Amino acid sequence: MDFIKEIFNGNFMPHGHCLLWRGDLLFLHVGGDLLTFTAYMLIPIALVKLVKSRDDFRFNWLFLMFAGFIFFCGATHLVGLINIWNGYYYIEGIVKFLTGIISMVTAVMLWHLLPEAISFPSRRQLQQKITELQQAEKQLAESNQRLEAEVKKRTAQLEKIATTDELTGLYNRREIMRILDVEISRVSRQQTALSIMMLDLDHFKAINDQYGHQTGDVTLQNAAASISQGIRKTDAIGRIGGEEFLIIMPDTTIESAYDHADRIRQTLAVQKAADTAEQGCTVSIGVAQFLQDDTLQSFIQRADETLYRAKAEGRNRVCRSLSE
Ligand SMILES: Nc1nc2c(ncn2[C@@H]2O[C@H](COP(=O)(O)OP(=O)(O)OP(=O)(O)O)[C@@H](O)[C@H]2O)c(=O)[nH]1
Repeated sequence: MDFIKEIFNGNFMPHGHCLLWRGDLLFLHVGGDLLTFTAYMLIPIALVKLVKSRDDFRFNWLFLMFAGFIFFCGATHLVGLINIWNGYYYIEGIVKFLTGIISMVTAVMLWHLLPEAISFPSRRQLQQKITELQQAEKQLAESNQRLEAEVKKRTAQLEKIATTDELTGLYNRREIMRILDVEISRVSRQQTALSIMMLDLDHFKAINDQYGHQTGDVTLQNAAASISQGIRKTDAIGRIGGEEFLIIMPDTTIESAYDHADRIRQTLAVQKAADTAEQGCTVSIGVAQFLQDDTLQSFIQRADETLYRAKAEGRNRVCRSLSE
């Protein structure tokens, strides 16, 4: 108890006596201590607020130690202020001692931490890293774009290869049949006319036999080009067999399909007559219009039968299906 009493014994000679109670000295000491105390109380509050709002900071504990250290420094100034009038030198000593301990611990921790803190990348280094990463990201985006364009180009090439007949550049059998299937669905819904031509070169085997396979290929290509030039943009043409072609004519009745077919036949016949290299060929054509009960197979079959009738009737002619 005596010890506690002694601690709170304020009867030592107050500091005011050392200052001879002079107003100017009192003003400097009291004013300086008051200002320092106020500042030393505000700094820990700011540090605690900072630590609370930024839990991503590393070394938060160090900020808290600084806060404690500055708080105790403030406390020594407060006691020093009181001791101008009352000599609480035990309390001042205890507060100074505690300040010394926490200052020492903070200093030791700070030195311990120094190598790790120094090894942190500087703001400039971080900025440089960010710039490098941004450049790498840009390059990646550019090469991605190039890759996408290449994939699109290749996909288009593959699609073309998958749907095109290599020799003539027309649609291949699978693609022209797919188109016909689509047109049949459309015509069934819209109740419009749809006609097809089945077209076969006459005595084509003889050209192969007489002039060779290569000449036969050229004949096929020439015929394909002539037929393609004779059709409308909305029509579709494909090679469905060796020297056999299918032309799809949407919104076309059998009458106009027949006229159309005959114009193609005449063009090829005229070309053959004028041909000196023996690469021309006449053509037989079967024309059919889609009927309500038709399926893709029955439609094709009717056109095919009509074509064979044209062949049987002497070739170089157009026949129309008898079902319409
Ligand atoms: N050069 C060439 N010939 C082909 C090609 N595809 C099929 N052929 C040939 O075309 C010929 C077709 O002969 P056929 O079916 O007897 O027909 P065709 O001689 O035209 O007689 P018709 O149709 O009755 O007038 C065969 O000799 C096949 O080898 C090809 O891509 N190139």
